[in-house]
Amino acid sequence: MSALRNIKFNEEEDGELPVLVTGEEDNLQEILKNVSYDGGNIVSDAKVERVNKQVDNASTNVTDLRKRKRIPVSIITGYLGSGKSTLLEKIALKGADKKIAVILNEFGDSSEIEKAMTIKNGSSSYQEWLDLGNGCLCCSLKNIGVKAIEDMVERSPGKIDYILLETSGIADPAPIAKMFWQDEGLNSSVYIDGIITVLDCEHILKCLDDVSVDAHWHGDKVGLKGNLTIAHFQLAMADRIIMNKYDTIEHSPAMVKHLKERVREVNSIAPMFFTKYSDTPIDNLLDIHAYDSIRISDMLGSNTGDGTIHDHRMGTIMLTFRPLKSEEEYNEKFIKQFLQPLLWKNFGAMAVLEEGSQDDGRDWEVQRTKGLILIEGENPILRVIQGVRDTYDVFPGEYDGSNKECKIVLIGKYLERDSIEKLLHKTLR
Ligand SMILES: Nc1nc2c(ncn2[C@@H]2O[C@H](COP(=O)(O)OP(=O)(O)OP(=O)(O)O)[C@@H](O)[C@H]2O)c(=O)[nH]1
Ligand SMILES: [Zn+2]
Repeated sequence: MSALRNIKFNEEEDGELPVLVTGEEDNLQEILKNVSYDGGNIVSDAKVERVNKQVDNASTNVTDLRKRKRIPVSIITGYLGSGKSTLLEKIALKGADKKIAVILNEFGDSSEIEKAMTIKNGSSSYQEWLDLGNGCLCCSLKNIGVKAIEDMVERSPGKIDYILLETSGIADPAPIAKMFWQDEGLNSSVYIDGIITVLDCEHILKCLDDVSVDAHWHGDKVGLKGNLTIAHFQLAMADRIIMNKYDTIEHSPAMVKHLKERVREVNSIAPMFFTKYSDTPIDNLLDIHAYDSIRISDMLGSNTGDGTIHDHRMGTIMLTFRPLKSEEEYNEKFIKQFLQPLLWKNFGAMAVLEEGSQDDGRDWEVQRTKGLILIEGENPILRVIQGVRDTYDVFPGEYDGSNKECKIVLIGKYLERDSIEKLLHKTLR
């Protein structure tokens, strides 16, 4: 070890210099056992030990240095409405000492609504918002995604300690993870710390059982192996599993046990944390270095070729419409004659939908709703609607005069824009 080369002999430290060994001694082995030497220098074990440590530290510093320069990315995935954004908020609030950049990759341009919801907590700890807008990062937008992330990192040298990337609820995380690893440029400035999958305890079984007979791989059309859904892929790729919405199943130990078994069928190793509103210690999630030991290619290679799973039944509809005139129009018309019939399907004025092709026997279903509803008047009111399948919540939004119209994003299966638009116009005419 070259570092030992220039070590000088020093009596206090290395002990007495043994008398010149003639080789005739009868306890020769004994003498030789107690000294170590390297290329003629005779030094004590203590010194060898110490120098080895120095050499090790020097090499870890180099790795640390390399790593220090590179920014960790946690990919947050999970099916529609599972609680990813809620988790982002919790991490941003708890990790206030970290300068966190958030990357949103939402289907349909719901990120504006997304921001309205997140900023509602006034959590200014987000340094950067980078929304990759329409479309799915795991597909054709790959290079834009890489470019946007690289620019963000370049643009704020030293200003970002951590990147959280929230994928859209119907994206397969594997190709996104691969993007970070395969792209030389990105691979130098950021590294994947781990994939965190947020699971909705209330709805996950519906997702896992909702297999589409002919979902296809993006590009070449192959039948799904083993009848998998997007939810399976999001679970399979997890390094940490957040079993969120625990409040909806905590009263049933049998359900908790059943859910654990179903999840372990798909992912038998990732640590699992039951949470309410995605609340869990930050150490469970960040700086987990899930990929330091294994090469991502081995991890991802087994999962996907170059394709990515797409469930063609899924689609996004984004409608913008005039502000509502009053509370009464909001409640009696928009909520009771548009939103509820849509989310609860067999409720209220379904006539319009039945007129159209919507009821052609296919099981259409709204799985995710996000809305920004403006009620005009003396003091305009902005309301944020958050729905997951048939449950929805309404939160107060922050009206700052920039919103001039209402916006709603619907993500789900077999949704037909015309029928839904017709229902909306009939309701608000
Ligand atoms: N009951 C209950 N509701 C929750 C919990 N966590 C989140 N929610 C609600 O579930 C809805 C969806 O939460 P989000 O954090 O927006 O989910 P998301 O995964 O970001 O949704 P997308 O990005 O659209 O896929 C919101 O109305 C949340 O308030 C929970 O633990 N229990
Ligand atoms: Zn895609």
